Amino acid sequence: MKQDIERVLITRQEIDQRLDELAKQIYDDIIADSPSCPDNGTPIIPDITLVPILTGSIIFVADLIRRLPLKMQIRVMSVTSYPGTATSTKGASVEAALTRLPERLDGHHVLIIDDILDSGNTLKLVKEIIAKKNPATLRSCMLLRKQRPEALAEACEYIAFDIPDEFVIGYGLDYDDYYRNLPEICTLKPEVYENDL
Ligand SMILES: O=P(O)(O)OC[C@H]1O[C@H](OP(=O)(O)OP(=O)(O)O)[C@H](O)[C@@H]1O
Ligand SMILES: Nc1nc2[nH]cnc2c(=O)[nH]1
Repeated sequence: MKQDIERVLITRQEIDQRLDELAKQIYDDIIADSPSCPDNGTPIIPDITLVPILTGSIIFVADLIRRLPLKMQIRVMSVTSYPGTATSTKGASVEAALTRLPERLDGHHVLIIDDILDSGNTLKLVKEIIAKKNPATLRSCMLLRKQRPEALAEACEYIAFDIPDEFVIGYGLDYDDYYRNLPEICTLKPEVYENDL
């Protein structure tokens, strides 16, 4: 596996440090939004629902939720736009069989979690679907955002890292479903995917 890596963009240490900051920011915003108990002034935390997008978000969400000491539900969605060896979007579509969204989300504070914001198709589709379920608030949190106009144009409240417009793997991100278990975020050697283009 290591021989396929071109270079490491973000190290495990950098991810850990940034996740500490990001989780604190998310937690502080949720507390700031919460009404206070009239008796003792402590915040009354409303219903929090996290929506991780399968499969790429699995490592990120596992690390992030353990930094968020909040009562929360986790409702996964499965969306595919880069099937197999694709390195450009083929259009986002929901896999209903692997999606666990409730009928309604009235009163819930929803946070969408994904690994990368690239063309923006996935986030746009997920937001549209969740918005129809009437959540109290709807926010998004991405591990990575590519520096390209389509990604920058899609509103997203929390971004861990902005990265160059290159195909990346590791820490949940795949090429042909491989490399998700790499602990760092890396680029692939062009010869690995050149034959599939
Ligand atoms: O902004 P976009 O261009 O829509 O790209 C972002 C999406 O692409 C990847 O999903 P993919 O379809 O590869 O599925 P996976 O998570 O199962 O790898 C990634 O996990 C994001 O969900
Ligand atoms: N693995 C991977 N999936 C993506 N989906 C959208 N962009 C990317 C990317 O750069 N790498």
